[in-house]
Parts: sequence; C-alpha cells; structure tokens
Amino acid sequence: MNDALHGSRATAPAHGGLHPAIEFIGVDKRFPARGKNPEVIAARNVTLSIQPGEVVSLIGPSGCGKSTLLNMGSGLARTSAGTVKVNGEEVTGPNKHVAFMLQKDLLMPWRTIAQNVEFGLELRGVKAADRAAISTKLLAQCHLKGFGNSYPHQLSGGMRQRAAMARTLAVDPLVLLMDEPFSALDAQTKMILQQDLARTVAEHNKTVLFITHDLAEAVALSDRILVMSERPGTIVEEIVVDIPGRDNPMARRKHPAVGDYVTRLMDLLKLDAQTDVH
Ligand SMILES: Nc1ncnc2c1ncn2[C@@H]1O[C@H](COP(=O)(O)OP(=O)(O)OP(=O)(O)O)[C@@H](O)[C@H]1O
Repeated sequence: MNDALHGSRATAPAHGGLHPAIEFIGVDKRFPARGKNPEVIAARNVTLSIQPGEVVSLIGPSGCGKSTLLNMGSGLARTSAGTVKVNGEEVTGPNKHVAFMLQKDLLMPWRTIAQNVEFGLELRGVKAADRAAISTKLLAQCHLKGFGNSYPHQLSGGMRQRAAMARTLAVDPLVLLMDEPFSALDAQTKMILQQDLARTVAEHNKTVLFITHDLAEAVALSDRILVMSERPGTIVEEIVVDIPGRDNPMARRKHPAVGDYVTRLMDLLKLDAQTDVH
C-alpha cells in the first residue's frame, strides 16, 4: 500500500530515479491527405510526463487529438514525430505495460463475464486455476461477485463497465489509458464507478491517463489536469488539483474548492465564448 496515494497529494510524487510511467516527448501526429480529405494535424509538439501512481486527466475541445494521444500511448498508432515512452522504453507497438478502457465496454458477447475478464491472461498463457483466482478476486473488488457466469447481455450498462474495469486490471498493467470510460452512464452510476476506480487505482498504485469532457469528473479524480488547445492539439495548461482525498472522489466533490477549479477549466476551454456564437 502506498500511503502517498491516500489523502492529499498535489504534486507528482518524488520517484527516486525511476522512469516516468508514461511520457510523450515532442509528439506530433499527422494523418496524411486521402482522396479529397486534406491532411489532418491531430497533435502538435505534445510533451507530458506522468509519474508512477499519478492520475492525470486530459481535457480539451472535441477533435483536438485526445484519443489520438491515447492511441499512440497504447502503441496502436505511431507518432509522426517525437517519442512516447512507457516505463522508460520507447513504445513501438502494443505492449503489456499498458491497458485501455473505452466508453464502449467491448465485452465479447459469447464469453461469460469471468471469461471476458480472463481473456488477456489467457493470451499470456496463464494457467486456468490462476486465471480463475484472479478473475474471482477482481470481480469481487469491482462489486460483481456472483456474476462471473453471467453473459454481458444479462448485465446493466454500469455492471458491464465494472466488468470492463476488471478485465483492464486483470493483466496488471502499469498504465491505464481511459478514454471517457464513464460517459455513457447515468450520473449516479458514474459517481459510484468513479469511486470504485479511485479506490482501486490508489490501492494498486496504478498510473492513469484519463480523457473526459466532464470537468467535475476531472477535478474529482485527478492529481493533475492537462488542458489541450483546439486542433492541432497541444497542451496549453497544467492544473494541479490541490484538494484532499483523490482516493475518495465522492467526498472530494463536496469540497468548496471544486467549483473554482471547474470555473477555471471552463475559462481555459473558452466555453462562455462558444455559447455566444450560437
Ligand atoms: N485515422 C484517422 N484518419 C484521419 N483523421 C483522423 C483519424 N483519427 C482521428 N482523426 C482526426 O484527428 C483529429 C483528432 O481526433 P481525436 O479523436 O483524437 O479527437 P478527440 O479530442 O479525442 O475528440 P473527441 O473529444 O470528440 O472524442 C480529428 O480531426 C479526427 O477527425
């Protein structure tokens, strides 16, 4: 258990010579022109560094390149310039240190929940008994005890996202890349899953890069928030969330400073100016 993860921590932890968990160094991403579609510069000169155990949210206007950055972090897409490193090693393709969680749960409908959670372990050749022990533990932790033999269609949207979280954690990744994982859920289910995520991440000292459009969610969950500009997206501001209780977002949301952070983020995203246009 890492005590630094319980209670307040405004700044990145000292990491005693260890590498950042994930870093982007001068990263550009260009999608070349295709037919009548012109070239798109999705990201420009993005440099960021996330230390082990940190939770960092990435916010920015629609289409500014957030998902593109996550794809490069996971090794599913290559950079056009610059370097992405995970645990100090350059990312050149999908790698076992990184796991993805998306808005869509992507559970396989023909597999039970336990079989879905165990899928990544199966690919790595983990023995059946060990797989079962891991999925049983994670399903309990994600409040899905007793649902291992159910199929995805038998679960609610919130339960399916819990299963997706268990599947993401099963391979014990160093870095979790989360692309709006709760955006399709109702407000209350969302808060409960945020709470579970925050507790689990703190307990297992995971590093998270989290994309969201929900500014209060970013404040509730993060150590730091990175704000991106319009496309071609680059990081224009870094905000340290100096509110106690990153492992308890339900309590953190009630802190009087949350409103000020949300207001600052709205200003940075120029949301007021956008409503004037319509
Ligand atoms: N494979 C691709 N080929 C061409 N253009 C692409 C490709 N993938 C993304 N883009 C473009 O890159 C830009 C950034 O897209 P991206 O999905 O990263 O944005 P985003 O910030 O995640 O958006 P949103 O918040 O709406 O999800 C967009 O203009 C998008 O159309």
